[in-house]
Amino acid sequence: MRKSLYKMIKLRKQEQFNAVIAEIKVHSPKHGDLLRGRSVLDILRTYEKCDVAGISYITEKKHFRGSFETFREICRNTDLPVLRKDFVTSVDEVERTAETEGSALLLIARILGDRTAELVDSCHDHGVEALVEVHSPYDADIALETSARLIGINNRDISRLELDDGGVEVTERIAPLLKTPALKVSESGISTLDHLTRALRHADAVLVGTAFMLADDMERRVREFVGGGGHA
Ligand SMILES: O=C(O)c1ccccc1NCC(=O)[C@H](O)[C@H](O)COP(=O)(O)O
Repeated sequence: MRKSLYKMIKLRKQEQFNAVIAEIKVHSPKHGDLLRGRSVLDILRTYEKCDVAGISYITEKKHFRGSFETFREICRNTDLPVLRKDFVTSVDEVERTAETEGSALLLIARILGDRTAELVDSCHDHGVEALVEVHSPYDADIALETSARLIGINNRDISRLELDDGGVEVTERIAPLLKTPALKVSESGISTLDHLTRALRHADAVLVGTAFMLADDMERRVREFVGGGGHA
């Protein structure tokens, strides 16, 4: 049974955890190798221990050294919802994702434009949640025209391949335009607890990769971001 990222974000919030989607990020254009001798499953197990709401993995090969097979392996090895991030432009890629146990698929409004709604509907027809990603007011208008229940706000300009600075100013600017019951996810460039606090003033969840992958003590850092939860 495919796990729902939407439901896990809601559940984590009800439990008074911060809803954190933790990315297993193997490589970045800015920092290079991020695994640093660890296995993908090592990272997955650490994230699982920290009560994250879900897992993100980039399958894009050229800039992020991702692989679809690794995505499939992650999905097979966790009960958490897994989001596939890539530059998806076709129904074929939706179908390919649906054949795995992956839960959600990134659809980038800036790339898809007026085809965004069509691919969102295709995701839903195949039992996959769509996370429509925006970076501008124009993108936000596109996202609002779709049936997506998850909208990601990318704090970085993806065309700059992470050479822009981090921070959450884009979330602070764009989130108020998204007048919708869809859940909002602040993505990218979140590296401090101040970024986290500011992002969660406007979003329901955050998506974090680099800050966790580069942490000296990953488990400690992830737990700081997830927070104490409602448990004693
Ligand atoms: O965000 C995108 O649109 C995207 C699409 C395809 C490959 C990579 C993409 N962006 C990079 C990421 O997804 C980030 O790794 C992720 O948002 C985490 O960001 P950070 O915490 O700054 O590593």
